[in-house]
Amino acid sequence: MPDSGPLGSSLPERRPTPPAAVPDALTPTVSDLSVTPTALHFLAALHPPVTIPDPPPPPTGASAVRNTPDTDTDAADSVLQRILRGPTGPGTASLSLAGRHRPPPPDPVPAAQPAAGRAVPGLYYHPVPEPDPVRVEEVSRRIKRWAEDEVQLYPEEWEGQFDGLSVGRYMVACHPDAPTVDHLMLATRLMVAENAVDDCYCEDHGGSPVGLGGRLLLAHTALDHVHTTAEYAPAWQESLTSDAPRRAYRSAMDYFVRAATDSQADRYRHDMARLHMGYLAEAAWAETGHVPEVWEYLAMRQFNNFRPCPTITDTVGGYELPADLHARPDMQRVIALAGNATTIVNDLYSYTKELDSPGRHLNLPVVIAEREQLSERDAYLKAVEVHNELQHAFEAAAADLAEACPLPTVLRFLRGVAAWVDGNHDWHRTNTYRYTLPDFW
Ligand SMILES: CC(C)=CCC/C(C)=C(\C)COP(=O)(O)OP(=O)(O)O
Ligand SMILES: [Mg+2]
Repeated sequence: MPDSGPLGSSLPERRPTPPAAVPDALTPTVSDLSVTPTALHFLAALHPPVTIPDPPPPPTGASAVRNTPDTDTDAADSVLQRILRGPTGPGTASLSLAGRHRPPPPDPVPAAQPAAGRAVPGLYYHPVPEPDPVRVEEVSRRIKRWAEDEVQLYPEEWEGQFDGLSVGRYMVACHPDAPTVDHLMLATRLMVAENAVDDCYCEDHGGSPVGLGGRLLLAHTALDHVHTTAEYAPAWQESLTSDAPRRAYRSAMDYFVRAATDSQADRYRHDMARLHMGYLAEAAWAETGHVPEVWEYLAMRQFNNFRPCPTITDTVGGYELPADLHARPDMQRVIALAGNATTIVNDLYSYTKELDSPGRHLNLPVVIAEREQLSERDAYLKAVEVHNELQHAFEAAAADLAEACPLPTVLRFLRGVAAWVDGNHDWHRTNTYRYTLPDFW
């Protein structure tokens, strides 16, 4: 077996053969695999310049750690530049893309009034434009109606926490290419349902590791239906209305299935099975008080992960990444790295919230501190570095794939995943209702 390197196999076991282009509703059919101007627009538009004023300076000793919003772009730029340059070596001069189709520089996005919230110092991330306030308001209005009237999600006293999720802002920031608010609602309902299951089954709204497997499996049947005998089917049907997490999963999935293709719905089911497996590993360790090694924690967190959210970017965008392209090992690597970077962002922003919660809540800084005998501060700073390496690896893998398979649908999907990663960071940064940074700088 060849050495797979520190971030897992960067080369697929077999060299993927780019499948024939499959047309979708929004992109033209392409009959060859040459890099198109679309590819160049993908690269140019991946992170349009956004001006966000610097946050107030940290109170003390910050000189050693700098914020790196889009300034630490050397690694990503070199990869992107490599694609723009095209092949090098004897006889390849005419293949260079940089001279032929230099993309116009994207218009700078004017900064709207920036929302409050400071980024983790030293974190490598890309700022996003302020999400469209009209869309945010409409999604927020509709999701509350759905939560209260269609699925009876929460008792009155939890309304403040529901509002504090700011899920409208979250989903508008993560899906800038959604054609309509109806499309955004597909992602928003699923996000709320996923949070309901996590809160009510796993965490602090009545959740517990004890008995979690049974609860999760039965909730999973709202996504992946039971096919059983006439005698037992009604009881299963009835069970889907019996608690808020199941009502939410069932309704959100019904809407999603109506909008998605069969393979998109199946992709989502698979990603949710992965998520539930991750919840179970976390719960098993919590039950026995086991603190995993750092690599084991990262493996668990690859499953207990935001992955099901960016992977619906095509459904929310109103197009389909065909199953064969989604299944390519290099696409799977991009998706895994994106999910891992976004999830470690959560570990960093939710660190103090989780320290304050009852019992020991595992997150990357906590596991590094315990397993590598570091102070809380040094462990946290190391976790920032782990995140940054994952984020750079995601960007490099996405750029490699864009070069290897520059089909319009692939490029749009990659752009959608990258937008989700950036929007997710922005939501964590600005959600000061849920998250507060530790006092390490
Ligand atoms: C939205 C979704 C698919 C969530 C699944 C996994 C999950 C709950 C996270 C990645 C967030 O982690 P965590 O449970 O630590 O959330 P908070 O820190 O409590 O916000
Ligand atoms: Mg967390």
